[in-house]
Amino acid sequence: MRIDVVTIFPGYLAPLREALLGRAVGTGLLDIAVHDLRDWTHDVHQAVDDAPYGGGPGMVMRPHVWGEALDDVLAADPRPARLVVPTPAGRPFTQAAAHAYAAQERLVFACGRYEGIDQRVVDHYAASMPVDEISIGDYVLVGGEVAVLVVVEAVARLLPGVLGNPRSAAEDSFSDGLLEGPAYTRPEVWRGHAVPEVLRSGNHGAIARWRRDRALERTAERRPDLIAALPPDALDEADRAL
Ligand SMILES: Nc1cc(-c2ccc3ccn(Cc4ccc(CN5CCCCC5)cc4)c3c2)n[nH]1
Repeated sequence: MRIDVVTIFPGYLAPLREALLGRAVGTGLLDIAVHDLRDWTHDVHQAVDDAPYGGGPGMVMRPHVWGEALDDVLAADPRPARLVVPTPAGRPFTQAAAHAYAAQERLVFACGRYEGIDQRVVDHYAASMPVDEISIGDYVLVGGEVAVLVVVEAVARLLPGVLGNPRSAAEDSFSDGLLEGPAYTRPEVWRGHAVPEVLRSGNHGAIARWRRDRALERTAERRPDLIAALPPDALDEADRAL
């Protein structure tokens, strides 16, 4: 998969070169290119923003610099791409979206700053390619870069060969619609807190049941919306008895 990121703060994307993702880039599983939007400005001030039409707070990123940058970035590789534009007003990014993105040959991320990017940029490219405006949560960041780090990590870990343990992604939270329950490792007792007995019993049926129960309890407590969204046949009798 090829990933391009266009931003006025390329340094913000440095973590993509670290650890898990750094290895994926090094082994050729992932090809990441970060571009400085200001490379496509022509004025001495390298201006990328201007006051919003209709008034309102802050500044908006001008369309012409974005158009020149995205035209060049898109033309640099023949693979079909999906343009992803983080914004507080975007569609929520979910694990399902991460799986969909992991199937893409190429993702191009446009990182806005200020109060966002002139809407005509999204509208222009949406006429010739898939464009997603996405939110990573109901809080307001200062720009799109952190959202790109989140999305790239969530997508890259789903790519075969990127994670050391492929089972981990398959058994993710949300993979069965529930939050995962508590996890434990050695020592057996830590500061007076013992590991739940069942996990050391070797009784795999009882362990599976216990884990399911803890996941259901935690999900009901922290994310009742996920319980409500479960398909009717998702909960068996033992679940309902909980
Ligand atoms: N999930 C999530 C993604 C982002 C995100 C992503 C990309 C950018 C680019 C710029 N910002 C900052 C920002 C600040 C405030 C607003 C709202 N403002 C209200 C008044 C009228 C104009 C718009 C919009 C953008 C971004 C923020 N935050 N949270």
